[in-house]
Order: sequence, then structure tokens, then C-alpha cells
Amino acid sequence: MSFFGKLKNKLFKSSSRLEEGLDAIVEDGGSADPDPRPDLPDPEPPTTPEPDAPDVTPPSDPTPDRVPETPPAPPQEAPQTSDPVPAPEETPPGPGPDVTPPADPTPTPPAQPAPPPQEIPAQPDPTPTAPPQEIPTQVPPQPSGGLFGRLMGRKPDAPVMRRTLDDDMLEQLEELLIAADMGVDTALRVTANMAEGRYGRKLSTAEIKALLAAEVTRIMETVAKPMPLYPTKPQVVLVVGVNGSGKTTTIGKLASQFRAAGKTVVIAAGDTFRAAAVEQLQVWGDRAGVPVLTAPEGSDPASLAFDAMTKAQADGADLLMIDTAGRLQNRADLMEELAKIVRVIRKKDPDAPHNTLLVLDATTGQNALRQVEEFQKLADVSGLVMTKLDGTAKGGVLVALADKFGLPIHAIGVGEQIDDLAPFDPEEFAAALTGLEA
Ligand SMILES: Nc1nc2c(ncn2[C@@H]2O[C@H](COP(=O)(O)OP(=O)(O)OP(=O)(O)O)[C@@H](O)[C@H]2O)c(=O)[nH]1
Repeated sequence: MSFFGKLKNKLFKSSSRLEEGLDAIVEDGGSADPDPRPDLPDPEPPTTPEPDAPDVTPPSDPTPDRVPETPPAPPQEAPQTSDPVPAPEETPPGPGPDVTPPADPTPTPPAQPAPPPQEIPAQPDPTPTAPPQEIPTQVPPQPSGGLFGRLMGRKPDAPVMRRTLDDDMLEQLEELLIAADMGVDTALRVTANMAEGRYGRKLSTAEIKALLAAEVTRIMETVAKPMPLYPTKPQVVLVVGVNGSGKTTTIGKLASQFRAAGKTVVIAAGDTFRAAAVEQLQVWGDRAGVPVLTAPEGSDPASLAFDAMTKAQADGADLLMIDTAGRLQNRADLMEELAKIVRVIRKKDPDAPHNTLLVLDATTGQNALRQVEEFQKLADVSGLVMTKLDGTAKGGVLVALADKFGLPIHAIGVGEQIDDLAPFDPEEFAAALTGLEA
């Protein structure tokens, strides 16, 4: 199975609750429409509740004038289905160590069977006032598609359930989206946009899913950005996040992808308070074929960071990834620790760290929102990596995160293996979240 097929499968697994909820909402209060053609006028573009223009600029980029490296396939220039992390500069398009997706070097729409109901332009206009999407209210019949349909063994020409979009239905949709961890504000905005120009019309499940997927895509497109690479050597990537969020695993996966892209990488095991954490990072360093600098348990992480910076500079390494402790419960200590690491590495490079990645566990749902708030106070978070998107029903929190903070999502973790780090693809994510049939 291709990497994208695998990814899609994993994401689809996570969305069943929302998908089934949408099916149930239309079934509840809807009626079988023998005529699959809804005969609806074109939707008017939503003009009201617009998502807050997300600030996708890292909070305070220490080097705003830095020019991103422009390799043949610069990862920062690939907003669609390309690499979230280092683009394979010299990696041949064969089955070799492609950075992302590792097992499928051509992660383009072919793997994403054209979903008939959704017509999202490849480069949608991000301006909030522009029509967010061209969703045909007349979605091609989906009688044989859809989990529910398949479970019920519907025949292709079976009547399609439709339900009038009214206050009751909108309320149910809001509740469903909130239950799916989108958060109240985002859920209200999304449903308002879905209703805009369509209130009082009869919509099928497929149409509802297409509308929701388009709204989600529109929000997520503004944040789907690969981690930028700079010509600076070493580019310092500080990795923060609570214990267990997946920092170590993500550093290992990223290091492997950077290395496959021809970059030299050094890792600093900055969580010196836990011997187990250091050991685990060493295991990941071995897997990725990247040196891991460690220090005795309990020693000063800033001192280790300084040594790692010295080594990375001496070696001419492209990237230095610094793991950090995640003891959010000792907030003051952690803040001081992170501040000291930054102070120390800035003695070597005043622009470092060039990226501060916050690793978030998607299965924590709404808690991820609080973690962003907390870590933004502790560090200049420049981008997110969302882990454990495989097998979670809480993927909706990504929509809330994007809507609320607008921080770039550089990559998503979809498993525990070294290759299980994927670009964040908004359309694929939206389709998976809503159960939109491909
Ligand atoms: N299913 C799944 N598991 C993941 C993913 N990323 C990390 N994990 C698992 O989550 C657990 C914690 O990951 P770590 O990388 O150790 O997390 P950490 O933030 O470094 O945690 P500490 O070492 O305690 O600071 C491990 O069992 C990982 O295998 C992912 O994308 N999907």
C-alpha cells in the first residue's frame, strides 16, 4: 500500500465518529428523497463569520530577513502535498530514502481519488472575503459510498436521505463539531459558513460532508506549511512539548528525513533530567543514523546545548535539533531552562534558534489548545508537529488550533515507526475528518 493510502486509512479510522454523526444528523429528521437531484441553486459565498485571519508568521522570527534556502524542491515552497520537512534535494525519485512521504515519492493527487463533491481549487484564495469554495450543492449521488451506506448495503440507486438545513440541524452540527474537539468558536464559525446561502435547503449527507470538508480545508490551508529551511549552518531547531507528546519520536523521524534529504544533522539530548529520555533519543539517533550528544543525568541542559552548538558548527552540520524537557508542571523552572538554552546558543548565533517546534499529541484533544498557550509564553513557538493522528477520534482539535492560533503545522505523526511522519495535507485531512468519500 502506498504511503498515502496508509496515511489515509489511518486518518479515516480516526474520523468515524464525526462521519457517523453526520450520517445520523441527516437521518434524524431527514427524509428519503427518491430524486437524487436536489435541484438547488448555486450556493452563495459565505460573507459572514469569517475565520480570524490566522497569523501564520512565527511569533517573533529572530531573523525575519533570512532567506529560505532554495533547493531544487524547497520544502517551504510546497504547500500542497509535498514535504513538510526537508525536501529531497538530491534524492532520486526512486524508492530510495525519500523524505516525505518516505514510501511514495509522488504524493500528489493520484493517490487521492478525485472526490466528486468537492471542488476546492488547488490554490484557494486565502482572503477571508473571497468565496471559500465552490461546493456544488448538487453533489453527485453517493448512494454506494459512505460508511453508513456501505454498512447498510445501499444500492446505487437507493433514495438519498436529505434534511432541511434549519436551526435544529445547525445546532446538531455545532454539537457534533464541538464533540469532535473543534472548540465552540470554531464550530460556530464553521456551521455559520456552511449555512450561509443554504439555509432552508434540503441537503444530503454527501452535501453536508462536502460543505464541512471545504470549510475545514479552507481553515487548514493557511497553516499547512513545511518547516522552512535556511542556509544558516547549523540551523538550530529547538523542540519543545510536554512529556509524552512525541518529541523524541518526532526528532528521530525528522532527523531521518533530513538525513535522507542529504542534510547533516546533530541531535542534543537536552532533557538531561531523565536518563530514560536520553537513552530513547540515542535509540532514535541510531535509527536515523545521526549523532546524539548527551550529558550526565541532572547536568545543565544549556551547557549541553552550547557544546552541541560548538560541535555542530565545527562539523559544518546543516541542522542541530535540541530536545528539551517537558515538565510543564514546573513552569517556572522550565521557562528558565528554555530561556537559558536560548541565551547560550545565541552566544554562538544571535539568530538561533531558527525554529521552535512545539510537538503536540493530538489525542489530548482540547488540552492541546492549552499547551499552545502555555508554550507560547515559554518560547517563541514557530510551528507545530501534531503526533498520534493515527487512531484518534480527536483530529478536530487541529481545526481549532489552526483557527485560534494560525501556527504552521509542519508535519503530522501517524504512527510509531521512523517513516510515520507525513506532510500535513489539508484536503486529505478534511476528507478523512468528515468521512468524505473519495
Ligand atoms: N501512534 C503513535 N504513537 C506515537 C506517535 N508519536 C509518538 N508516539 C508514541 O508516543 C509515546 C511517547 O513518545 P516520545 O517520543 O517518547 O515522547 P516525548 O515527548 O519524547 O516524551 P518524554 O520522553 O517522556 O519527554 C511513545 O510510545 C511513541 O512511540 C505517533 O505519531 N503515533
